[in-house]
Amino acid sequence: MPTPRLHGYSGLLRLIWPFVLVVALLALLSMGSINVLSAMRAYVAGESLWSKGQKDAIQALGIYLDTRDPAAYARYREAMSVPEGDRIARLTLDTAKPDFAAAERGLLAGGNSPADIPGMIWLFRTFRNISYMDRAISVWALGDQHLAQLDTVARSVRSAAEQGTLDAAAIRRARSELDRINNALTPIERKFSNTLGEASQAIRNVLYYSNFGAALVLILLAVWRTRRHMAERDRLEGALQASEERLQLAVSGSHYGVWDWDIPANLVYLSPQYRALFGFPGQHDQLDFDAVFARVHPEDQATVRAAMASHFADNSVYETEFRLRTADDCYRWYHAHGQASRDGTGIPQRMAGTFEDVTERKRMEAALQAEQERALVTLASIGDAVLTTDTQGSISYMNPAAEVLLGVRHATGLRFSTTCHLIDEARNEQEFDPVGQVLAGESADTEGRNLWLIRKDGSETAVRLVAAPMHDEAGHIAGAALAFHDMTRERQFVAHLSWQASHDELTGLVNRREFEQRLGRLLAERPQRVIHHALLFLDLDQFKLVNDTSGHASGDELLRQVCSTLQRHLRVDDTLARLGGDEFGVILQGCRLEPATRIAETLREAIETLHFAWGGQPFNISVSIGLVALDDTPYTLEDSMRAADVACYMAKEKGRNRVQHYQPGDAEITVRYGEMEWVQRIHRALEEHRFCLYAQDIVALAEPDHRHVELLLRLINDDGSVVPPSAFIPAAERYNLMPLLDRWVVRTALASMRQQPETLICSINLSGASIGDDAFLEFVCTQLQDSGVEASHVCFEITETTAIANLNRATLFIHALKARGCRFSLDDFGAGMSSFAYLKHLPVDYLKIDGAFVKGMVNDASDRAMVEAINHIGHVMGKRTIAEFVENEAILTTTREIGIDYAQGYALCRPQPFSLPDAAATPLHTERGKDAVS
Ligand SMILES: Nc1nc2c(ncn2[C@@H]2O[C@H](COP(=O)(O)OP(=O)(O)OP(=O)(O)O)[C@@H](O)[C@H]2O)c(=O)[nH]1
Repeated sequence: MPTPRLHGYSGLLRLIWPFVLVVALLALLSMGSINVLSAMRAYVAGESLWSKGQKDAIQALGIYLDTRDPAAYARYREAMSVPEGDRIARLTLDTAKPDFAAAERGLLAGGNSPADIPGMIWLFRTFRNISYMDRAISVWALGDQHLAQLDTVARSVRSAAEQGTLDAAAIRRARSELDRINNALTPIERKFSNTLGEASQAIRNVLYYSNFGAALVLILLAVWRTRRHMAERDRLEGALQASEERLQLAVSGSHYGVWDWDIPANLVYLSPQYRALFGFPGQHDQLDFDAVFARVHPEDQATVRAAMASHFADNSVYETEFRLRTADDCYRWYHAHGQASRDGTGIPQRMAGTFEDVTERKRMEAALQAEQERALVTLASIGDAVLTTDTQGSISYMNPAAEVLLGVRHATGLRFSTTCHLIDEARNEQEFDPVGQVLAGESADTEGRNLWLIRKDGSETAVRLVAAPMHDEAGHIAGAALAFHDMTRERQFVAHLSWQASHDELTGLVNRREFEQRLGRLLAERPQRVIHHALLFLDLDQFKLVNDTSGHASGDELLRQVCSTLQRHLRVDDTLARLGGDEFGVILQGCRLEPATRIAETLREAIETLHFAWGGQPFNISVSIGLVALDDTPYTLEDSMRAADVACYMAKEKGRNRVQHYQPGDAEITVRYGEMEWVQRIHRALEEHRFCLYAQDIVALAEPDHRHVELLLRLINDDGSVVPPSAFIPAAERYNLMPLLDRWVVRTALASMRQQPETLICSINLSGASIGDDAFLEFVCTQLQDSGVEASHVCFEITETTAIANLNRATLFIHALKARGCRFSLDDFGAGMSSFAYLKHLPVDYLKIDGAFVKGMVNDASDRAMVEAINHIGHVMGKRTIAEFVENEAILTTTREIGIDYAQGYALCRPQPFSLPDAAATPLHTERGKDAVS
């Protein structure tokens, strides 16, 4: 990589530059020294030549003195040219602006080697004024005057010779002069030479010390640099090691693994813990890349390759997730990052990065996704509309129900407020903005709020809205969630309920409750204004017949037809209601008695002429109507209704299909009125548990130990007084309450018998209505079984007239219960016209002789004869006889005389309480079966 290389050169340069500098300086010094020494040597050589020239010149001049040989003089001149050249050169170089060519020529003339001349000039110029050089040149300059004297001697000798004036004295003087000059020059030469020697020595010393110093500097520098370098290396190695340790710690302490792929070699490094996880041996060896890649899940290999290819192609971020097979052969998820490095041509050479074990995160993501899918599927499948918005109030999600409810599709991104309007029912129809409210942080509508949703097309729907904020991880509001419940059905249901509360479902007429409310309102108006109204109570005649013959559906249809027939003949202001079953009520508002009677008659006729047929079978339909004029008589609501009911009952009694006007003074009506009052009292007494049983002994005249009682029903008044059955039984019979009372009696009697300490036979009276009822027979059997009372201790009493009136059913009833062990007693026997004729059909155990005969038999022979006959025939037929109403001793005596088996009456025993009021009875309302009289 270029950057690190540059970094390496500069580092190297930084490292060695002091050495280079010192060596360069040393080299320069050496070069300088060599040059100086070389120049010095040249000067030494020059000095030698100079000395030789001077000596040769003196010698040649001496010869010339001897020989006057011009050749010797020429040799003199030649010898003198050497010191002369040197002198010229020195003088030239000593000027401020020397003529180097002249100096060079001079030095050449001085016999110096041309190669040395530049060095000699440089030395002269450089060191001219420096100690040794200065001294040497000064010494050299001293020779000039001697040489000049020599030349003067030579010239004068030459001239004298040429003129022939050179005599011996002149020669002697010349020789003496030459000796003097020679003697004067010799020390100068020595001194010059010594000075140069000293200079060489000095330079050598300088070189020696400078080289030594440089070597020392180099060594110190090397030591210093090396120490610094080593310290730096130690520091870097320490830092690297610390960094590596940190990395290793970080890597081993995290889920991260490190990978480093040498692409050309196809080898990969994996951090140790992952090597172990994948089951690769060793700690630091590089692994075959393909062997590692083979551990990538086959389904993920293409993804990984594609991510690498993309990274190699455009250097995009390499980041991918894949599964890797671990040593224990299970796959774990990893998230990998990486970066490739390339060569100069851009070809990836190496790729390194990290990978992180994200299995847990993936598992959580999968769980979250599953959860989200579940939530989405749930949201998609629920009927309520759910939508969410972002913080700007734009819709981010809607379930299908929301799309349907709001009437918009693909509304994601739209502002919620543009999709519909919400009107608050409770707040004066104000527009309501749940999203704004939630986003503003106002309290959420978690309870729900009733609103009208108005769609863009103007249609509206009643909804209940729950709005709540959604929060992000930091707890800030991240949006709003709205859940709408379409209230249409609820509203319809509520409307229907409220309609149902006041209407009859079958006919659509108002029901009894609503009818009574309307009637109550009319009656309440009376003190202020006397307006005449009329109340009609209609009860279809023999309606049961239609039900029984053609089924309930036919009865229903008839009721509907009756309803529409009646409605046709009534005014809008009038109220027609179905009061229950086949009973209807009419309020004729502002209608006096006469027109009311006419209208009632019209209604009766309309029903009479109603041609109702079911399944091809025609029915004669008629109605009985009770009419009450609501004038100034101060009737209460209850009075009015009861009066109409009673009048209707009278109409029935008088042969049905008629209108009966209620007149308060009418005796017959007064009786009925009383009976109807009893109906209420009986119901109340049952509800308030105010019935109880008394027991009167039926004494076995021949077997005093045998105990037999008759259970008698009593009603306890509010004031605690006891009411005998004669007071309420007629009403109960007339209004079909007997089955209800009989059930109470049977249940209470059996419960009380179970609690009796002694064994006794109990006679229980049953009404004709109960005997004719299959359900009652079933009830008795269940009660017998549940009570655990011995059936042979139970004796049912039915009156002879009841039995005969419904002989077949009575016979079946008696047989069924006798088969279970019960006994039967035929009450009031003898009262019927043909009692004996029926007796053989009735498998009873006891004959209870009608009390009227018993009471009269003491004084009336026919009564006695009747009693005797019954007793006799009873015995003949294997039945036991009972005399009731044995009120005194005379009757008792006669009873004994006749041979009657049992006697019952005040002479023997008065009725005694047998059960506490309703002590053992289950609350009756749970037992009110279909026989309950409403
Ligand atoms: N189909 C049908 N029958 C009903 C409905 N409600 C009550 N009933 C029957 O209506 C009959 C009412 O009979 P009653 O009024 O007691 O007797 P009836 O046969 O009309 O005889 P009278 O009233 O004495 O002339 C009973 O059999 C009830 O079961 C109803 O909604 N639909």
